[in-house]
Amino acid sequence: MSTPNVRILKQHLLSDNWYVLKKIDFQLQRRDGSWQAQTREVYDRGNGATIILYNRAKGTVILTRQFRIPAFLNEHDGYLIEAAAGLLDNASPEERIRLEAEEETGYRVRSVRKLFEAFMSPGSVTERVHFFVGEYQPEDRVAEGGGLAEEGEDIEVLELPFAEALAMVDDGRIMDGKTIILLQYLKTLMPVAPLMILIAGAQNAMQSCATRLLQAGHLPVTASWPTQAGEEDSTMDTERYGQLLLSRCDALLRAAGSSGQADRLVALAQEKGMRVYRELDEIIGMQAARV
Ligand SMILES: Nc1nc2c(ncn2[C@@H]2O[C@H](COP(=O)(O)OP(=O)(O)O[C@H]3O[C@H](CO)[C@@H](O)[C@H](O)[C@@H]3O)[C@@H](O)[C@H]2O)c(=O)[nH]1
Ligand SMILES: [Mg+2]
Repeated sequence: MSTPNVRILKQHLLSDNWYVLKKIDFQLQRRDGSWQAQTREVYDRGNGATIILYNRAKGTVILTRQFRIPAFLNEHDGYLIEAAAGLLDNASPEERIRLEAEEETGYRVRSVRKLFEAFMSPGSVTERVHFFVGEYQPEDRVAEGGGLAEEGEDIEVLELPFAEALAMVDDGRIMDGKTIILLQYLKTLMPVAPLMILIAGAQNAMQSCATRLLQAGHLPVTASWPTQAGEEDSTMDTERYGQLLLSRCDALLRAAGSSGQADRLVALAQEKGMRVYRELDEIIGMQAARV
């Protein structure tokens, strides 16, 4: 590619041990017309491709976790959560990303869609990354994934609720640029629609369900009237409290454990034609493996 306001003077090969590191002496014409000499180191590892696999019905995404020594050297434990990715090695981006997705995650996706190309570190790295999305189905998993052990890859495959992956970007558990871009893009394909879910059942079962629902992006409401230990309900009848909550919620989750109130709420919800869940896995975003 030639641009009239750049003159490449000399390219020094600094390393071609694995990929290629060069020092480039060049002149650049400034906007005022004057020419300025510059020297820059440039790392050429070829181009790459990345893909995020998602399932709209389950509200989940597939990501990987693997050790990255550069991150480790820069104040991170090194285990980065990333969308599947790989270098093209002279293959076409689509061909390469299908193979890479299967190698790393075990999913053989039927259709992939190219989004765009981006330079991820344009001041020093030549790489263009081709971004893809692909919808997966549980039955597309044809292998364990994990990468190529002989190349030193030891990749853990994660299936996460989309809402949780977004929360992980916010709190720093996901710090990889291409992955953040893809997750943001997915918001346009998979809008997070939180459900307000009333949980009724035994106290400890309600608590664990509430935590899991929150992590998946839903808003849990527990049916028990908040009282202090040993204190009697005085301001409102527990039964009435549960009924009022139910009338404001989108669905009811019958958590485990015997509870007369929970059974009565189930009957009431059914009478109203409301959705009653008996398992967390029936709820969108909940069928994912945990991190
Ligand atoms: N021996 C040796 N092996 C290397 C070296 N650098 C990379 N490799 C090996 O080369 C393989 C590259 O794996 P890919 O799956 O193709 O690439 P990646 O490392 O997962 O992803 C790359 O591309 C992504 C997308 O562009 C990038 O996001 C990511 O940072 C990375 O550069 C891995 O097995 C890796 O261990 C090296 O210096 N020495
Ligand atoms: Mg890879």
